[in-house]
Amino acid sequence: MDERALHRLIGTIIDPERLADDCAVIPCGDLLAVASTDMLHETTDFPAGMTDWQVGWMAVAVTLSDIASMGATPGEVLLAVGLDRPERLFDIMEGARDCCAAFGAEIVGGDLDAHRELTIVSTGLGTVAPEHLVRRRGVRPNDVIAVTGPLGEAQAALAGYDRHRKELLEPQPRVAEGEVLGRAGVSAMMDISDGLALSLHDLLAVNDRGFAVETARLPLPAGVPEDEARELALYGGGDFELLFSAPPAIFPIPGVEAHIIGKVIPERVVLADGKPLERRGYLHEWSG
Ligand SMILES: Nc1ncnc2c1ncn2[C@@H]1O[C@H](COP(=O)(O)OP(=O)(O)OP(=O)(O)O)[C@@H](O)[C@H]1O
Ligand SMILES: Cc1ncc(C[n+]2csc(CCOP(=O)(O)O)c2C)c(N)n1
Ligand SMILES: [Mg+2]
Ligand SMILES: [Mg+2]
Ligand SMILES: [Mg+2]
Repeated sequence: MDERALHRLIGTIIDPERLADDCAVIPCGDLLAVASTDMLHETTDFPAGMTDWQVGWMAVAVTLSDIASMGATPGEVLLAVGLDRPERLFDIMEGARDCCAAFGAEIVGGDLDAHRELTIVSTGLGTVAPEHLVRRRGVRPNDVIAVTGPLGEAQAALAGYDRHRKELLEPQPRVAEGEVLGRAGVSAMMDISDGLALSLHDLLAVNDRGFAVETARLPLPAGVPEDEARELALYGGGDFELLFSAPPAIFPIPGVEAHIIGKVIPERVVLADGKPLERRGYLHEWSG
C-alpha cells in the first residue's frame, strides 16, 4: 500500500476533485486563496548532517513550492512542530522564518508539541487572481511539457555527490517562476516533489491525454555519469522544480529557465523515448 492508493480511499470520503491539485483552492473575494499542508519527519525527510536551520527552511520550502505550482503568491505560513528536544526549536524557527522572508511570506502561527521523532507540519496560504490559477488538469493537444531546472540533484546528493548537498538541504521553491508561468498562460502545472516519473503519472491521472518525454532533453545533475544522472532525474525526489504544459508559442518565457522535455500525446500513457515510463519515485509505503 502506498500514499497514492490511500489518496483514492480519501476520495471516497471527500470530493475527489479536492485531491486533484497541489493545493486546496478556496474562494476569497475577487481572488482565490490556495492552501497546502505538508508533514515532514526526521527519518524520511531530514537527511543526516542537516542543521536545524535547514530543517526549518525545508519545511517551509516544500509548502511554498506547492503554492508556486498553482501560479499563486505565498502569503502566510503556520508551522506545527513536534519536538524531540526543545533546544532545537530556535534554529528551526529561524530557518523557517528565513525561507518565508526569501519568498515574500510570513509565519503567522503554528503549534508546539513533544514528539519522539521530530515532525513538522507546515501549512501555507497564498492568493491568485482566478484567471492566473493553474491546475494539474488542463493539458491541451498540441502542448509541450517543460521543467524549470535540473532534476535529480537532491537524490544525487543522497547518493553521495556532495556538490549537490545544498540543493538537497536548502531547496529553492520556484515562487517567482510559478507566478510568471501563471500569468504567461501555461495550461497545467505541479511541482516535482517526488520525482519526474511519478509527477507525470500524477498529471496523467487527472488529464485525458498522455506525455512523451525525450530523456536526452532532461536537464541533468552536473558531475554525475550520464546513465546514473538520467535515472536520478527520472526517479529521484526532493527537487521542487515545476513541471508544466504549455503551447510551444509561449517560449521563451522571460524570467523563467524553462527546459522543454517532451510533448503531450493523444494516448493516455507516459512514454520515455517511446517506451512506457515506470510509475516509480519517492513514495511513502506501508508494509502488509
Ligand atoms: N489526508 C488528506 N485529506 C484530504 N486531502 C488530502 C490529504 N492528503 C492529501 N490531500 C490533498 O491531496 C492533494 C495532493 O496531495 P499530495 O500530498 O499528494 O501533494 P503534494 O503536497 O504536492 O505532494 P508532496 O506531499 O509529495 O509534497 C492536495 O490537494 C492535498 O490537499
Ligand atoms: C532521506 C531523504 N530522502 C529524500 C529527501 C528529499 N525530499 C525532501 S521532501 C521530499 C518529498 C516531499 O515530501 P512528502 O512526500 O513527505 O511530502 C523529498 C523527496 C530528503 N530530504 N531526505
Ligand atoms: Mg506538490
Ligand atoms: Mg507538498
Ligand atoms: Mg503533500
